[in-house]
Amino acid sequence: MDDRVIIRFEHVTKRYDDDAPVLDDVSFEMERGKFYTLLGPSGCGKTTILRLIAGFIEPTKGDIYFHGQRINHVPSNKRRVNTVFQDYALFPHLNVFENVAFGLRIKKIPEADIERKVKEALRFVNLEGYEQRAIHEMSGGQRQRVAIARAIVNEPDVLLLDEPLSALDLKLRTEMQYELRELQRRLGITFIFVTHDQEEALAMSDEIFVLNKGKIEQRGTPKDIYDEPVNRFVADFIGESNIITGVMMDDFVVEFANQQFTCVDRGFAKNERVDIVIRPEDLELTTVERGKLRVRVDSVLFRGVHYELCCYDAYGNEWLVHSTKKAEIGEEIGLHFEPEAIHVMKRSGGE
Ligand SMILES: Nc1ncnc2c1ncn2[C@@H]1O[C@H](COP(=O)(O)OP(=O)(O)OP(=O)(O)O)[C@@H](O)[C@H]1O
Repeated sequence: MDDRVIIRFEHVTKRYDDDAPVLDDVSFEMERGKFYTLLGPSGCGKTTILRLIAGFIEPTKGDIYFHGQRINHVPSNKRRVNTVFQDYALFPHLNVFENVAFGLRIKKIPEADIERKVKEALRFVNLEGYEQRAIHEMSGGQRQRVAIARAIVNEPDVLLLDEPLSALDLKLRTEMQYELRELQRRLGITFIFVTHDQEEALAMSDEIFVLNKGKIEQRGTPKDIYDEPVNRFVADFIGESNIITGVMMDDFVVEFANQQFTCVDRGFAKNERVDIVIRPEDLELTTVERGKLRVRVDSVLFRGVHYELCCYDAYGNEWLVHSTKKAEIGEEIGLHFEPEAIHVMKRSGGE
């Protein structure tokens, strides 16, 4: 058994009622000391995975292992796991110190150790000197840090974070993304972070699990998932993409928009229908003569670093283009792209 593995799910299914399973035969391993993100639309089962790991619920079928030990029935207070909740769940009547000390007092840890551990946890989240503050005197970002300090004071092996940044405004959210990532590196423990924000997932994670309807569609590094999505769902969920249908003519030749293009993909059946992804930033705006595709500009938005052009080809396919060059609405332009920009995927759902 690989001793880097800290959590293992084996064929885990979770049903809340008699309805369809919320998690459907899910198996995976997670390693110690890594930052994982569970990403997916609302209701796909992200929080359910966290609650299973925390021990708030038990699987309907399958097994969960922690450091190689089966923990299906181990109560949550016996697991070396702590959770930071979306609403922080701080005690408003206790000051910062007492909020962080709460769990230690319940465990009847000696007072001198409590003092030391709380101070250390607060130092980790840059809140030294805030011990006596009331919770209502703390900003959103500071409350977030108190919640994290309260979780790490127990020295867990795994920290679960359920959409912890969703209540913060954009600027603070970005700051906290850096802070959390840095904190994870310094602590060296496993973080499992839940979000439905793909940019957040790409920015923070060692590995992302993309979930859909109780299944893992794909797991991989942010770069893998962005560059090599396995299907339309993942491509659509991660970043903005142009996704259209095509036909694989041969190894390295794909047809879409009524033309054949050289690509770098192979291993598909001849005449297999496929989905194609081309990222908007991989499309280069040029003249009709020099372009590989001819399109008409339908709308143009200025996005600060680039223009976002929405264009259509003669077959009704929509092409989103990010370009530093501008074009006029109604103008006919050419789009150029390299063979590497075309990413060919199996069609999902047996269509
Ligand atoms: N206690 C419960 N009883 C019955 N159904 C539940 C319960 N908790 C969650 N569900 C259902 O299970 C499904 C998955 O829920 P879960 O909270 O895991 O999703 P999620 O991916 O975290 O979603 P969100 O991003 O909205 O938090 C949802 O359809 C939800 O309604």
